[in-house]
Amino acid sequence: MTDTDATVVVHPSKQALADAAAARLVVALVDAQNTRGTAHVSLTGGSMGSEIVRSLAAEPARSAVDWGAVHVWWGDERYLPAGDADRNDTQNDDAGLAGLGLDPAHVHRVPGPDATESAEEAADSYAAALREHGTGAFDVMVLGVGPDGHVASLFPHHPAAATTGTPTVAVHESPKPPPDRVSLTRECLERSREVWFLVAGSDKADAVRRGVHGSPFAETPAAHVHGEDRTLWLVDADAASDLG
Ligand SMILES: O=C1O[C@H](COP(=O)(O)O)[C@@H](O)[C@H](O)[C@H]1O
Repeated sequence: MTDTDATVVVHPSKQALADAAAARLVVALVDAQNTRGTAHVSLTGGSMGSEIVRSLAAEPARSAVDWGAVHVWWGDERYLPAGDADRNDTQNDDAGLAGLGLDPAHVHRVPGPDATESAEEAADSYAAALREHGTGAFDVMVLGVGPDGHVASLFPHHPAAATTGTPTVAVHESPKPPPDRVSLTRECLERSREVWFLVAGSDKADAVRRGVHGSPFAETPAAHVHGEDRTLWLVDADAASDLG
């Protein structure tokens, strides 16, 4: 059993999923700005992370958002130098983030080894940036899920995944390269009004089943991250194929 109800929305294809999630994000950002003046969204890396940004950059309704008043964060980052092609933010930039009209001062990147001595220092620096903005006023937390059930850089059976009492954690010996990373902790991921898991592909079907129907935290961290108001699993038909 999951400890909080989640809603599953199945889309016919990966492209349909990315397009629908981008349209959903536009509405969420407009609603947040209408209520609070600003909007905070946390993006993700991996296979779907750039797909939603690519769809967002092509979404006609994007002009309804005041992009200068949107704050962008990342749920995790690979500890690599700024501009490295394997960084999540670089991949999002290349997918069209840079063309949305964001204020660069509102794009909160995790520093890499070109700016810090260690992943620990990068995690502390990112935590300080989060604290400046109230740590946990995310309107939408966009997350991918690995085939192993990892979310952000919280990997199954990895000691860093269980970190509490701090918004960020340095991750070493990640089972997925690169080995050094910085992640939001579970408690910080959950300081989000809405958590959206974006998952496509049959290789993720088992992880989606465990995430939606329940699995111990140590085995499937993604099953234990929930939004304060809503948790959505936005998946394609292949990723939904084990849901029954
Ligand atoms: O390494 C990462 O992996 C996950 C999932 O990526 P995927 O390619 O299996 O979809 C991603 O959400 C995370 O941000 C990233 O650092």
